[in-house]
Parts: sequence; C-alpha cells; structure tokens
Amino acid sequence: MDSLIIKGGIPLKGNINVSGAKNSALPIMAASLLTDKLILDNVPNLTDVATMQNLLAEIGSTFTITSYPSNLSIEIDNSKINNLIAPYDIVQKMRASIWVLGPLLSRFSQARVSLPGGCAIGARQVDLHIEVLQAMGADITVDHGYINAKVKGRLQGISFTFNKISVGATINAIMAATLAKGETLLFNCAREPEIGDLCQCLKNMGSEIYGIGTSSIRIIGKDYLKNARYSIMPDRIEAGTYMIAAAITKGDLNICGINYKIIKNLVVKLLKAGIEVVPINNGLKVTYVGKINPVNIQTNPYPGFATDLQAQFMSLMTLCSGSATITENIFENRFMHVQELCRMGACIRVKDNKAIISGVPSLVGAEVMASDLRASVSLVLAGLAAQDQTIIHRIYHLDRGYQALEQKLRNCGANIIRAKNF
Ligand SMILES: CC(=O)N[C@H]1[C@@H](OP(=O)(O)OP(=O)(O)OC[C@H]2O[C@@H](n3ccc(=O)[nH]c3=O)[C@H](O)[C@@H]2O)O[C@H](CO)[C@@H](O)[C@@H]1O
Ligand SMILES: C=C(OP(=O)(O)O)C(=O)O
Repeated sequence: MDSLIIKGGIPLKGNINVSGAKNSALPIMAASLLTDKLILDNVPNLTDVATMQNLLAEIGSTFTITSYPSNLSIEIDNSKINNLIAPYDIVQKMRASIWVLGPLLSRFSQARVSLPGGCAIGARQVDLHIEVLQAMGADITVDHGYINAKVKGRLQGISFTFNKISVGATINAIMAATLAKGETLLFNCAREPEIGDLCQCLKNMGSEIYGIGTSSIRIIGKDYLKNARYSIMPDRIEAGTYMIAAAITKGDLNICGINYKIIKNLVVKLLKAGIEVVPINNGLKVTYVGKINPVNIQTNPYPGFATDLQAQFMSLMTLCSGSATITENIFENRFMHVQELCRMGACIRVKDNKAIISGVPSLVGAEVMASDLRASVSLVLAGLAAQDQTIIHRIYHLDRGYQALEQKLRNCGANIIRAKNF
C-alpha cells in the first residue's frame, strides 16, 4: 500500500487550481441514467469517479473519455442499459453508489442495489432514501443485503417532508421525481451547492425544477429527459483544504477557480482565526499574517460549516494560541484523525461530539495512519506544518477525493513524495 512522506515546515507559496467537485460529479454521473446520453466536462480524475464509471458499466453504460491534464470529459451512453443491479463488490467501495437507485427506478421501474452500509465516519443509514421513494409509490424490500425496488408503471409525484436533512436522500428524491408522473414537492431538503449543480444539469436535460438552492424544491415530472452536456462545478471542499494549507504552513496561496460565496463559512472562520483572505481574479488569496487565533466551529448542513472540512480545520486549530472547540453534528464518528494528530504532538480531548483543542506551538512529524478521506488530508496538512518527517500510511483514501494532491502541493514548494508499498 502507498504511503506519503512529507518533510514539513515549508510555507507554501503559489497558485493552486481547484478541480471539479467529486460530490457533484458522482450524483450527476448517476443522473445520466435518466437519459440516453450525457456529456460531462470538468470531471475530476479520481478513484471515486472511476468507481462510479465501473458501476454504470456494470449496468450497461458505455463511455468515451477524453483525458486532459487537469480534468476529464466523459461521454456516457445509456442507450443499451441491460442490467438493473448494483452489486455489492462495487457499492461497498463507495456510498455514492446508492444514487443509481432513484434514476433506475424512475426510468426502468425497478432496481436492485446493494446496501452501502456504514463506514469509518458513521453508520450512515439509507432509511430516508427508501422512505421518499416508497412515498412515490415504489414497493421496496430489503433482503440479503440488497434493496429491491419496483413500481408498477411510473413513480408518482408527491408532497414529502424529510424528517432529517440528508444530501443523499435529497439527491435520490430529486432524480426520481424528474421522471415521475405529476408534480413533486420536497421540503426540508439539503441545500448543498452540489445539489444545485445536479439540478442545473437536470434542467439542461429538460427537467422542470423550482426552488434550486432552497430547502423546498418543486419538480414537474417529464415523460422523458433529453441528451445534454454539462460542466461540473469547482470542488469547494478541495478549495477549502488548500485554503487551510496556506494558513497552517504560514504560507500564501492563490486558490484559483473558486467562488467566495460557496465557501463563505470557511472564509469567515479563517478571518476570525487571523488569517488574511482576499478575493482575487477568479479565486481567493489566503495569507498567514503571524497568528492563528482559536476559533470554535460546529458542523451543520449547508450553509453551515461543512463536516467535510472539519478534520482539516482541526489540524489548523492544533496550532492556535489558546483553546478551540469543534462540534461534529453530522456524523457520529468523525474524529478518527484526533488520535493521529495527537501522535504528532497535538493536544486534543474528545467528549461526545466535541473535540477540545489546546493549541501547541508546533507539531512534530510521526508515522500516522489515514482512516477516511478528510481525516487523511488533515494529516497531510499537519505533516506539511510539522517539524521533521511525517509518514502517512493507507493513503488510498486521498485518491478518492483529491486530484493530483502531491503535484499541486509540490508546485507550491511542499516536500512531499509518494512511496510505493512502503
Ligand atoms: C458523495 C457525497 O456527496 N457525500 C457527502 C454527502 O454524504 P451523504 O449523502 O451520505 O450524507 P447525508 O447528508 O445523507 O447524511 C447526513 C446524516 O444523515 C444521516 N442519514 C442519511 C440518510 C438516511 O437515509 N438516513 C440518515 O439517518 C447520516 O447517517 C448522517 O448522519 O453529504 C455529507 C454531509 O454533507 C458529506 O459529508 C459527504 O461528503
Ligand atoms: C464523506 C465523504 O464522501 P462519501 O460520502 O463518498 O463517503 C467526503 O467526501 O468527505
């Protein structure tokens, strides 16, 4: 298994271009099942994208992929779908696989999808996905670890209120509703920008969707959707990670290709921490100016502070001049990085869903283990700031969500290499 070796203590300086958003590319690839052909531009070159491609190929999709230095264009042809089963061996690799359920059911009236199960960050149920599709008329049973869904004819438009905010369930419901009979009203929806991106793509495919970006979404179901082309939005979590990299390494980075508005919550917290963040042409300039103040954060559904940036922000707070509290409200087990950060000299206490961080003057390199995607990158950030050498094992998680991570960091002065089978 690959490892990363980082020699820390170098302030990062330069430009980093933000790639397309993983969490937008994945549902949009699944949404392609609602039509015969979808061409996607600015797709990030990530293992999760390859996993979604494998899953769709299993279902019968074919692909024409053009690889550019900074992204992929993917043409998905779904005109010969021949298998409505999403098998365990692919689904267990990636939770986002659950997003083929809504489109398959809505377009082909049935689907059998392996339960995605839990993962390192929490149990991650799919009850809301099932509930909303049942409300639309689907007959759903779970057996032998699979969700079996079918509907006589078409799904029906409904009025439905989610009893909990869920990105995934909102996405499955929206996709299913685009081909349902009649109008669907969804309340208490997640408002993440990636859901807006999906909706814009669905509109290009001929969907009628109102309330995009709000918690109440109205969809007028269509008999069919048409072929379309769409460019994936920039990855706000990747952008936020590099913004924190500038701060934690006492550096100065231009993060290019990100809009301030979708990352405002992090900007506000970085400003409070005493980090300078200013808009530049097509992005943000992030500069360390001599201090890291303690700042408390609480993760919450968008527009709250993103849980996908919690681990990275915790790395930054390990070096703050005081004590900061981080509260994780989305996932019940998203503090796997704490133990590893402590191996590097951080001082963190966890009580229930709160981590109390007492800032230390510096971190020291150590051998650490990556447990999930954002935990992994939080260790990279800590390693970049730490004295001496850090070795991070099990880094395959990083390739799920960070395109060309080492290259982007090296371009800004980082001393980071990947060691094979270390
Ligand atoms: C590929 C992708 O885009 N993943 C993102 C998506 O994950 P995902 O879509 O899985 O996250 P959800 O918003 O659905 O989950 C939020 C919470 O709701 C719970 N829940 C969810 C569904 C359900 O049926 N029942 C239930 O109880 C989950 O266990 C979790 O505690 O949103 C998360 C929250 O912003 C992000 O961290 C992930 O990066
Ligand atoms: C949790 C994440 O992804 P997933 O939902 O695919 O596990 C993430 O991107 O941080």
